[in-house]
Amino acid sequence: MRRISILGSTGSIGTQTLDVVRKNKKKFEVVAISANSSVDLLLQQIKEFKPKYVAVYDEISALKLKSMIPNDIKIEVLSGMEGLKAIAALDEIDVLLTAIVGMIGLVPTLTAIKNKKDIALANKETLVCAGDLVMSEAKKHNVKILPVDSEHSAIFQCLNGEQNKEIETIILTASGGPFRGKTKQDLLEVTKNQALKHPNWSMGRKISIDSSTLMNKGLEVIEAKWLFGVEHNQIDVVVHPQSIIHSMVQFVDSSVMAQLGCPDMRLPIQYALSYPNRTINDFERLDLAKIATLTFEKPNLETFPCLKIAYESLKMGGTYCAVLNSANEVLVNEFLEDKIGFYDIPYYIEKTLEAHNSIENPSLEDILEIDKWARSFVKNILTK
Ligand SMILES: NC(=O)C1=CN([C@@H]2O[C@H](COP(=O)(O)OP(=O)(O)OC[C@H]3O[C@@H](n4cnc5c(N)ncnc54)[C@H](OP(=O)(O)O)[C@@H]3O)[C@@H](O)[C@H]2O)C=CC1
Ligand SMILES: CC(=O)[C@@H](O)[C@H](O)COP(=O)(O)O
Ligand SMILES: [Mn+2]
Repeated sequence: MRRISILGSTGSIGTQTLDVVRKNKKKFEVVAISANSSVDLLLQQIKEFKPKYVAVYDEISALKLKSMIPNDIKIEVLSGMEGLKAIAALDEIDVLLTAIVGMIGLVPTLTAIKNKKDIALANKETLVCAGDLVMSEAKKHNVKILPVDSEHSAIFQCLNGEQNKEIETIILTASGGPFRGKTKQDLLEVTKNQALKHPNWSMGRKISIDSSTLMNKGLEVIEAKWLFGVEHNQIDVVVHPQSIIHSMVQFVDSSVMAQLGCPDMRLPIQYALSYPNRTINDFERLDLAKIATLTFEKPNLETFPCLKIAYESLKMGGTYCAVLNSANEVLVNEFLEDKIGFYDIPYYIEKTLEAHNSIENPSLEDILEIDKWARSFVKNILTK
């Protein structure tokens, strides 16, 4: 039995994680759940999964949830960052599944690692802003970081225990997003509703916008560097619109391994929770004859400058990736609130990176400070 705590149980990954648990009650037990403010859904999840703890980041929502829980349900309601940290460090859990969105997941993830909990990691922003720190803490505490992101789960499965030194290139596949094949001119006036329409995956709003700008792939390049210990020039991106090959690894002897499957996040979630074993399931099986054609093309960096900016940030090192991530989080939010245009996202990210004084080997405190700086820098230039 794997005992799980979930950061972000009400989101796209969180609810799919609960579906995996629902289908495998003998293998998985949910001990704690959490969200920012979705109390109605949390209450439903409490009634179905009977966790011992719930953490609600927003204090008012936590009070609201407390008042909604029937007297016959015994559960501890926690709140704020302390609540998230508490459910990440529980004695009663084996693994923390991080399905929270944004770099707010960093501190609870580090707390879990320090308490020797394995991490099933969907929250890529954590590695983008503090990959070095997170991976070295995981090594120090002998903790596994099990990728949930579909591409990284694919690479992890392709590696199957092979040493990093045997990797020549990691080939990350990208769907190309809703604007594949468009020019910059075509996208100048694009709206958030158009950007939110991902061709293959149903995901949360932030990652959907990231997929539309190809920043998601940029964040995934950085995530791959830290998870698999490779250099930036060992990671390639290829656009594969069908999202059937989830990623590939080319080894030093030119052999290429790929992992394929129908686009369904429950598979990488289940794999991370079952590792090193596999769990039988009823998920849709791949019908290659029906799919018939798998295609590949180069990403267009003129139409999608975010991917190029992410590579450059990774190459520059220091704290540039943390700044890239924080600026992107603010700008995606502004775009979702109709306050800025599609190309303002890369434009203001570049302005923020240009103004940044990078720090080598940053501590957690440095990263949190830089996050604050980047957010206020972007907000200031937007109000000018
Ligand atoms: N969706 C997908 O298919 C994939 C997602 N990922 C990654 O997984 C992560 C989650 O994505 P996704 O599930 O799509 O996102 P969603 O927006 O659907 O869900 C986000 C979850 O995080 C919670 N949350 C947000 N802010 C806070 C906070 N301050 N404190 C506590 N909880 C908070 C939300 O709670 P509330 O409901 O209250 O707002 C919600 O439960 C992201 O990092 C994303 O990049 C990676 C690969 C695929
Ligand atoms: C399902 C998943 O892992 C997402 O990160 C997905 O990869 C988004 O698709 P693209 O970024 O390739 O459009
Ligand atoms: Mn992905």
